[in-house]
Amino acid sequence: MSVAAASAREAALARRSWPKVTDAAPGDAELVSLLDAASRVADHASLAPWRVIAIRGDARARVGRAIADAAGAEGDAAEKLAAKPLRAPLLLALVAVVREHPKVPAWEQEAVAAGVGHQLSLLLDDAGWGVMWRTGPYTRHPLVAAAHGLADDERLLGWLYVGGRPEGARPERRTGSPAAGRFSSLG
Ligand SMILES: Cc1cc2nc3c(=O)[nH]c(=O)nc-3n(C[C@H](O)[C@H](O)[C@H](O)COP(=O)(O)O)c2cc1C
Repeated sequence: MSVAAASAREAALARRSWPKVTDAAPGDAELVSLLDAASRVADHASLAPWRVIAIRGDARARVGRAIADAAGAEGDAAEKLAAKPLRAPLLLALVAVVREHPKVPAWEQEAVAAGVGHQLSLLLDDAGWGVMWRTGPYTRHPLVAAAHGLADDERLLGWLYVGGRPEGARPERRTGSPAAGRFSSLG
């Protein structure tokens, strides 16, 4: 086993989601650098069928308003939904860019985009940031797509909520070995 493979395993085993984060956030240059690494996932026909949109500051409130409108919420319920993107200083919208292709169906392109999302989440965690991938029943609503400026062939896969790790708060880690019950061999 190479040194690199061992460190990838350790990073994967150590990763966990951080539901609560501080106001610290990575800058665009760090994000692009991590994305360069994340984008090395397997990619049928090298379509790079994805993009990522950084959402900071007031842009988070615009997305929150679109979420509340998409849900058709009013009053307190609308305020609660609209505040969801404010839980982290940075949201990374993960977008699958799905094009017609003779050999690569839509599901394969979404699988590549999701792979980039998981790799990016792992790399951010490994770099010391707090990350949590979130979605909601409104994730694919046209109003939410419009708030992100998505084209017709673009599909939102949710958001990586990213921020600093609060002092002394260490989220629970999943225990046990789910793999043991999900692995088999064709006889
Ligand atoms: C596509 C996707 C969407 C998710 N959406 C949510 C969500 O909306 N709310 C939530 O609490 N967890 C959501 N999760 C799960 C969390 O990101 C996280 O994996 C889970 O809380 C378990 O924590 P762990 O990653 O530390 O094991 C989602 C995960 C994925 C991959």
